[in-house]
Amino acid sequence: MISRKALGSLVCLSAVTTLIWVAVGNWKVHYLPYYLPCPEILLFYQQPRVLAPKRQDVLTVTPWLAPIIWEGTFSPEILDSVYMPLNLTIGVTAFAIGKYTRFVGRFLESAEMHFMKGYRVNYYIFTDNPEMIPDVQLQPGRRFDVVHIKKYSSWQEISMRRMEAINLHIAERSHREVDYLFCLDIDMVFHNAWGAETLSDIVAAMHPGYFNVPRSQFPYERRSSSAAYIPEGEGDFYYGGAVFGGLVKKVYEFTKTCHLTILADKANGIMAAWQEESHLNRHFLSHKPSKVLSPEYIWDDRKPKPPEIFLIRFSTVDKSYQEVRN
Ligand SMILES: CC(=O)N[C@H]1[C@@H](OP(=O)(O)OP(=O)(O)OC[C@H]2O[C@@H](n3ccc(=O)[nH]c3=O)[C@H](O)[C@@H]2O)O[C@H](CO)[C@H](O)[C@@H]1O
Ligand SMILES: [Mn+2]
Repeated sequence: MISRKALGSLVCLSAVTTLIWVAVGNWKVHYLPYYLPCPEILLFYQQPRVLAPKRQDVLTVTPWLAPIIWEGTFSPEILDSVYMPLNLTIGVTAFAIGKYTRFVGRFLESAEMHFMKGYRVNYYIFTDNPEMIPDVQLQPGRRFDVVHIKKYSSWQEISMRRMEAINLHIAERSHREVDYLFCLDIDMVFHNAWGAETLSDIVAAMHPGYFNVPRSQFPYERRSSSAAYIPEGEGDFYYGGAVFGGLVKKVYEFTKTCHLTILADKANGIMAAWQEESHLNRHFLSHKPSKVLSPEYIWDDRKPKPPEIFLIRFSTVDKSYQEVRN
C-alpha cells in the first residue's frame, strides 16, 4: 500500500515537472521558428535566371543603376515579404482646387482598389473647398485628411504652388505620419496594381508622351534665363509632373529645391515651359532618381496602348481643359 505522504509527494513532483516542462516547452516554441525552416515564413518561387532576363524589349535599369519598373520584371509576393514586415505607412498628396474637386471620388475609389493594397495609407487631399470633397468609404488601415489651402488665380500658379504646399505639409505634419509619400495629379484613375515595387528613396515617372523619342524633342525649358534650363544634348528621360515620390525626407528636400527654383524664376519674371514639371526635370537631371517608373504608372487614356506597355496602372482621365480650368 502506498502511503498518503508518498502519493502527495508523487503528485507534487509530477505537477512541478509538468510546470517546468511547459515553461521550457513554451520558451522553445517561442524560440525555434527563427531557426527552423517554417512554411509560414518561407516563400517558394522560381529561381531568377541570370541569362534569361524577363524583359528584353525595354530598358530595365538606368545608366546610374536605378531600376526602371515594368510589368514582368518583379514579383509582388517577394516584394511584399520584404516590405510588409516593416509596417510602413504610405502617404499620398493630391490637389483638388476649383473645379478639380470633381475628380476626387474616382481617384480615391480606384486607389482603394489598386494603390498599395494591404499597406497603411494616408491620403492628403488639398483643396480650397472642403465641402465639395466626397466621403469615400476606405478599407481598414486607410484614412484621408482634407488640407484646406487657398486658391491661386491661374491654373499655372495652382499647379506650381503644389511644391510649396507639399513641402510645408511635410514639415508641419506628414513627416510624423508617413514613411513614404507619393505626390499625384488628381485628374487620374488607378486601373491596375500599384504596389511596393514603387518604393525607393526618390522616385520619378516617365511621361507617356516622350518615352520613345530622342531627347532633342523633350519639351524641357530651353531658355537659359530660367532656373529650369536644360541645354540641347543633355537629359536622360522626360519625367511627368503628375507622379513623384519617395521617402518623406527625400520628398521634403526635393519639393524644397523645386519651390525655390520656381521662386527664382518668378523673381526674374519668367515661367518655365511646363511649370513645375520643367523644374522637376531640371532637378532630376543633376539629382538622379533612385527608381524610375515606366509609363505604366502615368499613362494617358487618350493614347493607344503600345505593345511594350503590358498593363496600365494609373492614367489621366479625358477632360476638357477649357471647362475645368476656368
Ligand atoms: C501627366 C502629367 O505629367 N501632367 C502634368 C501636366 O499637365 P496636366 O494637364 O495633367 O495638368 P492638370 O490640369 O492636371 O494640373 C495639374 C494638377 O494640379 C491640380 N489643379 C490644377 C488646376 C486647377 O485649377 N486645380 C487643381 O487642383 C490638380 O491636382 C491637377 O491634377 O503639366 C502640369 C504643369 O503644367 C503638371 O506638371 C501635371 O502634373
Ligand atoms: Mn493632370
